[in-house]
Amino acid sequence: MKIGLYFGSFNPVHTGHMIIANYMAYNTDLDKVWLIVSPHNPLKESASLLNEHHRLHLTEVAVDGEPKLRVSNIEFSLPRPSFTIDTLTYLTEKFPTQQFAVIMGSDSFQNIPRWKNYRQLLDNYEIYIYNRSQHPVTDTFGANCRIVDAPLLELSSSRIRQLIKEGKSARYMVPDAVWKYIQENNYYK
Ligand SMILES: Nc1ncnc2c1ncn2[C@@H]1O[C@H](COP(=O)(O)OP(=O)(O)OP(=O)(O)O)[C@@H](O)[C@H]1O
Ligand SMILES: O=C(O)c1ccc[n+]([C@@H]2O[C@H](COP(=O)([O-])O)[C@@H](O)[C@H]2O)c1
Repeated sequence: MKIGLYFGSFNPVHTGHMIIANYMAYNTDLDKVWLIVSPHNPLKESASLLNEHHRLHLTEVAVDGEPKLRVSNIEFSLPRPSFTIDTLTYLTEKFPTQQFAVIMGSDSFQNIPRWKNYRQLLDNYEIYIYNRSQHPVTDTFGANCRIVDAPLLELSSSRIRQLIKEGKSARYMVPDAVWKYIQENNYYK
């Protein structure tokens, strides 16, 4: 089975993420997509992060009932910050019969030379890149990659956090059940 891994802080997961995950699952040769909730992205500040268990739960609520999508907390038990190559190495050892690929936006991909052991990552794992506006893929760094033309929403978790902080509605920017859960628990206020 070929599994696409979609890494993120998911702080919170939003509809833009869900469109990508589902599109990749149904429009490529990937059999499944796992959303890997990263406790701490090495290139991001951790101050604004909602507790990782809450972020995990919100992401589980988002994929609920979708057979091709799964959420993983595998990085919760690995050293912090969460380096993607370490997670890939761990997963490959743990599930030797599965084939893992990485899903990422063209913005993240252009930053890949800043990632830990990025050569090892690109030499061993296929990358599924979706185009994000203003970030065309200008260099593939010798990666085994394919570019997928997925539908995009101009949304970000930071924008959603900001709206909630200002007391404004971010309804429809996240799946309905996620919005309900955020409100019930007063997250990001
Ligand atoms: N609207 C979007 N459409 C497609 N991909 C997205 C979108 N927003 C983020 N991504 C990508 O999803 C992955 C996980 O994103 P992440 O959890 O960091 O969310 P984010 O919205 O970029 O967060 P923040 O605004 O807090 O930086 C990253 O590869 C990121 O580039
Ligand atoms: O491994 C690295 O060096 C590395 C550097 C930056 C980001 N990542 C991972 O990439 C995922 C998405 O990151 P970003 O910056 O696109 O939001 C997140 O899960 C991070 O842990 C990984």
